[in-house]
Amino acid sequence: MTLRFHKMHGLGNDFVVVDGREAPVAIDGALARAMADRHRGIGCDQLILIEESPHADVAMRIFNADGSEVSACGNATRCVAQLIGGEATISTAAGLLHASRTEGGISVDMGEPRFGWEDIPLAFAMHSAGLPLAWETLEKPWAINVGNPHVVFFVEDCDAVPLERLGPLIEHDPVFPERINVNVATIVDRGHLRLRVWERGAGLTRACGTGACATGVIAMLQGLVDSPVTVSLPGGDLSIGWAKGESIRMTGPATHVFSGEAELAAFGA
Ligand SMILES: N[C@H](CCC[C@H](N)C(=O)O)C(=O)O
Repeated sequence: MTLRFHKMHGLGNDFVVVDGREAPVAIDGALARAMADRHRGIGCDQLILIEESPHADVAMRIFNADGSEVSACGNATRCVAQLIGGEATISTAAGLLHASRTEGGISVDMGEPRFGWEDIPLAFAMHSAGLPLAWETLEKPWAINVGNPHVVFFVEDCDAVPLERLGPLIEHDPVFPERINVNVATIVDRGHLRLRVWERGAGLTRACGTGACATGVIAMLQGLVDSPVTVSLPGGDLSIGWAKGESIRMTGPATHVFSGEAELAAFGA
C-alpha cells in the first residue's frame, strides 16, 4: 500500500503527517517507530495521524519517535491547522483545540492547565512549592499537565545543563509512572525566557510547544514573567499567553517542507 505523507516542522520539532481521511491507515507504535527512524525510515520526532472526527474539523493522533502514543503536541497542532487551512478545530485525546491564523503564524487555544494529577502522586498544588525532588543540580521542579505531563526546572543557565544525560534519568524515574517531559528554563526578563526540553519518547528536540505552554504558565504563576511571554527555544520563538481560569494561547510558525509517498512495506508493515 502506498502512503502519502507531509514532512512538516514547528521551529525544527519535526513531524511526518499522514492524512488518514482519504485512505484510512492503521498506524500502531511499531509502524510509527519505523517511520520515525532517521536511518531506516522517513525520520521525525513525532508521527501525526489525521482522522475524520464527528465533532471537529479533524481528529489528530500523536505518536512519539519511540512509538508511544500521547495526547498532546503543540507544534504539531499548529502544523495540522496550517495543513487544513489555518482556521480549525482539532480533536485530540487531551480535548478539542481551536486554531486560527495570525500574523505570528498559527495561534492555538491549548486548553486550561492542570496541576497535580494521578501520574505524579507527589504533585503539590502549584502555588505552594516545587516537588521535593532532585536529580543532581536539577531540583524542586514544578509539575503541570497541559494535555501531557511536564516538569519544569528554573535554572541560572539552561544551556549549561547536561540535559542529554539528566533528561532520560528524569523521564524514566519511577516517580513518573507515565514518564515525563523535562523542561529547563532561564528567565531573561519579565517578557522573555529561554527553554530547552528533553521530550518523553523523543529526546532533545529543537522545540516543544507543550513545554513552552507548561513553562510559561508556571513562570506566570510564580510571578516571574508577564503574559504574553516570548519563549526562546533552540529552534526559535513561541509566544505564550495565559490568565488564571483561561485557556493557554500558543502562537508560532508551522512549516511544510515537502510531501511524499512511501510503500508501507518499506517500514516492515
Ligand atoms: N513528547 C511529548 C509529545 C510531543 C510534544 C511536543 N513535540 C510539542 O510540541 O508539544 C509527550 O510525550 O507528551
